Amino acid sequence: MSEARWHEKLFGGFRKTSDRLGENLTGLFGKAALDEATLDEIEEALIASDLGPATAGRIRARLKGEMFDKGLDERALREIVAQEIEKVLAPVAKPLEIEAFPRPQVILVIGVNGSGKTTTIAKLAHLLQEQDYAVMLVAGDTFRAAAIGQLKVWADRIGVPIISGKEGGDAAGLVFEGVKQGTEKGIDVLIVDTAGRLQNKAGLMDELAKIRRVLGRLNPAAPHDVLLVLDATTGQNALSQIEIFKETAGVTGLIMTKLDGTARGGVLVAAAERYGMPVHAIGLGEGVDDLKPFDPAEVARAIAGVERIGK
Ligand SMILES: Nc1nc2c(ncn2[C@@H]2O[C@H](COP(=O)(O)OP(=O)(O)OP(=O)(O)O)[C@@H](O)[C@H]2O)c(=O)[nH]1
Repeated sequence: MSEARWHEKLFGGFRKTSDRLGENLTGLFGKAALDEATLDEIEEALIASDLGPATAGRIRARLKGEMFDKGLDERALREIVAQEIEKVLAPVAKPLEIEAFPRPQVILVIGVNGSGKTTTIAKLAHLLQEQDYAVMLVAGDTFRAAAIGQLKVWADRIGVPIISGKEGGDAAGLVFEGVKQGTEKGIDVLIVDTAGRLQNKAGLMDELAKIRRVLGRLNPAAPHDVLLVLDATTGQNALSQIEIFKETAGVTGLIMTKLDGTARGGVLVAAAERYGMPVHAIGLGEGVDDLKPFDPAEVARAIAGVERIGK
């Protein structure tokens, strides 16, 4: 996908989020002067837009410093919102680094049912292929035949090899086979689907512990990454998933999906503010091209509803 098309999709995707921010602020514009009561209302509106209390507080402080006693200008307010969001997003916007030696780099992917985990694995594999990395998948979510089948269809579609077994099979065994074959075939990145389910915390921990044990025998540095896939449309619920998976699964980074057409896009900011965990990529749709690392300035402007100046 061209950069211009991605930009267009990004602004389209975040439109509901920026509209919601506007709706939450409606009624505040056009007031004679920016006073303490209005500042309180703005802060509340920003929190209601999922931006997180610290970011909302900083925006309030800037408005107070720069606009107090003056009329509230929507454009200027959105500019300040964009600038403050960018400050929160910039430190977490980190493309995935493929640097493991020896190869392959092993990436475990976890996420609750329906978060977009399978689609995200396919999109990530495609993104890495575009960067000339040799990718292989492991269908380690062996709890459901449908999950195995779905990943195989994707592997076929994007043309990557996949290691898969039967429903109820041993995921750790598949991962072992994946690393073995990956090493023999000169694979750079092994992406492992896992049965990352909140519904079964103890089961998940056991499963991941077993995978880690097996991997550790082959390469003590593996897994190199544990990525949590989050569905942005779940809003604050996505935040509690970070909390739980951080403890149980040793998450090293996030991928936020379904940012196309949700009003809850602000949750990306709340997640960055609260956890400071790397966000490797964002998903803007169901197509194979719809996942990319993100530009914090561009996303900040999309959330704030300010078109990028000069581009
Ligand atoms: N709009 C949109 N839909 C997405 C995105 N990513 C995934 N989906 C859709 O979300 C649904 C669930 O995605 P899956 O990849 O099957 O999710 P999963 O977490 O593997 O879920 P299970 O297969 O139920 O375990 C599918 O209909 C996907 O097409 C995205 O970025 N945007």
